[in-house]
Amino acid sequence: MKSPISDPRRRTSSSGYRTPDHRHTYTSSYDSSGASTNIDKSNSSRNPLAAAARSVAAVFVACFTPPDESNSKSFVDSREFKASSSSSVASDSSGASAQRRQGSHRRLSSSSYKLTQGKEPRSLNFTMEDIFRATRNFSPAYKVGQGGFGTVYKANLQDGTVVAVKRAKKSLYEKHSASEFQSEIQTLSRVEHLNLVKFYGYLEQGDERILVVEYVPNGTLREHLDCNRGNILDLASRLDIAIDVAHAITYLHMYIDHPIIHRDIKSSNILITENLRAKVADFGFARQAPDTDSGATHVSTQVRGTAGYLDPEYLKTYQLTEKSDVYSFGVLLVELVTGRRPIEPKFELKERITARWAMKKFIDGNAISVLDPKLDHSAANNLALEKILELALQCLAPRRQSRPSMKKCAEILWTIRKDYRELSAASDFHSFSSSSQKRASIKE
Ligand SMILES: Nc1ncnc2c1ncn2[C@@H]1O[C@H](COP(=O)(O)OP(=O)(O)OP(=O)(O)O)[C@@H](O)[C@H]1O
Repeated sequence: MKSPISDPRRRTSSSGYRTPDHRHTYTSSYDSSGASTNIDKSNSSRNPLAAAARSVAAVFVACFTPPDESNSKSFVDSREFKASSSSSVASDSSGASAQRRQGSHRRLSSSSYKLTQGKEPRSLNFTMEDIFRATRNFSPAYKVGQGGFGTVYKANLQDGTVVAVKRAKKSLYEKHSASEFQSEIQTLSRVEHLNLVKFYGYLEQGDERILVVEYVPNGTLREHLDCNRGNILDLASRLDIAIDVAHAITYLHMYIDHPIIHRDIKSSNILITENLRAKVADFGFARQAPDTDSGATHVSTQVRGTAGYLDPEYLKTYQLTEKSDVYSFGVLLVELVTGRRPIEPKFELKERITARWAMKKFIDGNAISVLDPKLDHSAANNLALEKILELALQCLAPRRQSRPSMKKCAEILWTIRKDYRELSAASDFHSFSSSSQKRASIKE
């Protein structure tokens, strides 16, 4: 049977390749215009109604959260594609459009910007002096990461807030990243959600481009799956993380004015808190979703994202919709249950594209064989694995119309988690009572 997952390697001839460590270094032969349709919200950034609008948004988010909610960067061969086309909005009257319109009534109708809540820095605009002081002159001792964008430092602001300072590589900024930096600022300043990295401010001065965001202390999801952070991430935590990510993306797609498509959902962009909950980061590729109210169903734009996570339909047609994030989320689900990277070049050919390999096993009735070997085959794990792969299969549908919305994904995951908890509790009870019985019979 032909796998529904297409092979990202085959796409390389028509798109640019970039290694993850040199995210901004390559522009493909398609990148002729470099045209950008980044979100333009500059006029509304000081809107006095912002605080009220954001509070309403927070209520929506709270309503969306289920009642039982508690509250590494090393792709072996991960490469990014970058090709371009015109930045136009096209229209049709497909089912996808209708579906998005259904959701659009829940969107807020105010441009909303709010940057202060709780213990947060006073100012959106930082000075170079603030940044130097906070990072001790970009001391290597404060460095916590290095990505395609630049170097990331843990820093202390004067008011005691611990933040992450992301300093763009100068050479990259000059060449390719101007619009990416602007896009990240504009997106970050519009969003506020428990499962998104919080934006504190930025600095643009001379050739310095700096972002100040919430510091998330426990590494990336990829690092946890690789066990680079100590303990093995159990399936319960993986399910919580999947739900957190689903909430974050649902919020971006549905609960803000001018919905946003993230375009780079991947395990190294999911930051993990001390309580093993997830925060989605890195909005460098994010862009505004099509305006469904005016009948648009997709945005035609250059392809951006990371190999292995890229929606094949977007790659082929340059038509971007929220469903491209759903596809990437499907890849992430497979990654969560198998522990493998989306592309594993060292494995034999039929196992190299993880999602394709796992989906084939699932369709053949052998889902259990793809479970991350670090996890045990308990009844609860096995059942959750099957259910998660079933959802992943839907997310990875070749045609975007067949993929569920992110909201639907979250709802399905809630059910999977509920069943998982019940089955785990029942098994715990069973093993407790049988060991008690054994002890009792030994005494007799
Ligand atoms: N807000 C943050 N809090 C704590 N650590 C962070 C934060 N943001 C990034 N990091 C760390 O810095 C590393 C690099 O992050 P960055 O976002 O620059 O790049 P990336 O997303 O890993 O790579 P790319 O930009 O190529 O996708 C991350 O892998 C993570 O370990």
